[in-house]
Formats: sequence, structure tokens, C-alpha cells
Amino acid sequence: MENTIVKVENLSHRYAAQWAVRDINFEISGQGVVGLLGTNGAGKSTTMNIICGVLKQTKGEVYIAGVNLKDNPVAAKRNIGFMPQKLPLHYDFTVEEYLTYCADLRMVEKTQVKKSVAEALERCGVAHFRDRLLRNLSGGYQQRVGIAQAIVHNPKFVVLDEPTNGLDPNQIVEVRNLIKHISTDRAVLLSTHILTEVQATCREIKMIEEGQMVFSGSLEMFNNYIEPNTLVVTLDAPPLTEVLMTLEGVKSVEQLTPYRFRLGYDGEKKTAQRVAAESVKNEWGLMELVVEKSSLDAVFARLSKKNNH
Ligand SMILES: Nc1ncnc2c1ncn2[C@@H]1O[C@H](COP(=O)(O)OP(=O)(O)OP(=O)(O)O)[C@@H](O)[C@H]1O
Repeated sequence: MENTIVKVENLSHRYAAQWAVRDINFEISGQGVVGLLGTNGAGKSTTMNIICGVLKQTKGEVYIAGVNLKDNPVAAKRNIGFMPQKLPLHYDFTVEEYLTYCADLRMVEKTQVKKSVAEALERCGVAHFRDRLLRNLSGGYQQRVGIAQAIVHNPKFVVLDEPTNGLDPNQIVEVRNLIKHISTDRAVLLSTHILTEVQATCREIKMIEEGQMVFSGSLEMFNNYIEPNTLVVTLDAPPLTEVLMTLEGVKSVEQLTPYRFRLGYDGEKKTAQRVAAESVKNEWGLMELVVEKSSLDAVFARLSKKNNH
């Protein structure tokens, strides 16, 4: 892959007797947000901790910008920024002191520290709070500082583990916008078990279930993965539900209101067309016909199930 920033090869990890991650392979290149999706305990944090050099894998290799993380951790980590699930904040520091400390830890050149901190403060929208103690920031702003520490050394690749966990709806929107903003000039790997998060921010999805990669592709591919299987119709002069049941391809009928029905169907385009044609022919007064796409939750359940067999 061109401009590969992360390459994960046959990655496996075992805690005591249990394998948490089995034989994972992927590459990430360019800019934008890649979602690492999985239910709780799927293996996301384990994978991220290994990629960021916090945990040593049992098997396999991780390359960051071509540098093997196991063989050359210091050089590899120069290109990684990491925000773990539990924020690594020192609450008695001011925002600026903390970011300066992080820049030192990240080996930013002494002459560049001030500039790097100023850029991270600005980029993450916390410059006006530079003198405030971390303990006195709201959850949303603490999260912003968490992101700022991950980009203070201007890495090509940033890993964010469940970055909107515990935030209120407004803070979630703001943090998601910030993530999109910082991903315009770097690749971001974002782990979440929230499907709407992926839809709101990611260009690509990797899904892990029970330690194995069960899907890797664009958000569009993920959304299209399963055929639609319900139709919602609104009829001004509806027939009895028993009549709707007799339409070819219709498998179930749920009456939502006196005029609205959800039809379970076989997913065939022809069936939707037939429902429309029958409505016109029988003068049922067709007002609305919507093909409902299966939710990402359904895709999630189906992909997990499919790969367990
Ligand atoms: N330190 C540990 N010791 C033993 N088992 C662990 C340890 N950390 C994680 N596990 C187990 O490994 C598996 C994967 O865990 P991991 O934390 O990577 O999942 P996750 O997808 O990040 O889940 P979550 O969203 O809940 O953080 C789980 O079964 C978990 O119980």
C-alpha cells in the first residue's frame, strides 16, 4: 500500500491462557479516521495498546512508518500519538504545563517545545484554558487536552481509544469534530463500540470480534453489507393486513398506525416494485414507500455470527 503508516502482521496476544487477539493483519495509510469497531471485550484495547507499544505482543509484527516497533521502539513511537481509554492526565498541572511535559516526554526538540505546545493548544481549542488546572476542566475539555497530548509531537498516526466515552451529547459532537479536524493531515485509528460514532467520523472500518478481524473496508461497504429487508408503506385506503400478506415476496406485516405498515420482505427489488404496482392497481392510495436499510447494529450482529461459523 502506498504511504503505509501502520502495518500489522499476524498479530496475536495471549493473557495467561486466553487469546485476546488472534492473527490480525491490516494496513493504514494516508489521512482520515479509521474506526476499530467491536463489542466490549472484542480485543480493541489490546490491539491498540500493542500498536502503541504499551503492551508487547505474544506473536506478530507491527511497523510504524516502516520501523519495526519491537526492534526499534523509540524511533517507531516518534510517529505515534496515543490517547488511552483512561486519560493520562496529571490533574495538578495547568494545561500548558502538562502539554510541555508531554512534549518533553515525546522528545520534541527543546527549541521547538513552545511552538509545538502552542500549536496543539490552538488546534484542540484549549488555548484560552492554558493556565487552568486540569482538575478544573470539564470532561469534554479534559478529553480535548487528552487529544492535544496525543498530537503535541505532530505524529503521522494517532490512536484514540473510546474518545467520547462518558461525555454528554454536546461534548460528543465537539470531540468528534475535533477528531475530524486533527485527521485532515494524519491517520487516526479510533476504537469504539458505538456504531453511530463510526458513521459520524470514519472513512473506513475494521471490525474485531472475539479477537479476530471480521470486516475491513469502507463505511459504504459496511453499510451495504446486508440487503434491506423491510419496507414501510403508507396507504390512504389500506386493505386488510391479510391482503398485504398475500403479496408475493412479503413475509410479514406489522401495522404501525391505521395507515402505515412495515412489511418484512425478501430483499428483492421486484417485491418493492410489486407493492407499489399493487397499491396503484387496487387504489390503496399509496402515499409513501420506503426501503429500510438494516441498521449497523444488524450488520454488526450478522458479521459476528457469520465469522463464528
Ligand atoms: N490484563 C488482562 N489480563 C487478562 N485478560 C485481559 C486483560 N486485558 C484484557 N483481557 C481480556 O482480553 C479480551 C480483550 O480485551 P480488550 O480490553 O482488548 O477488549 P476491548 O475490545 O477493548 O473491550 P472494551 O471495549 O471493554 O475495552 C477480553 O476477554 C478481556 O477480558
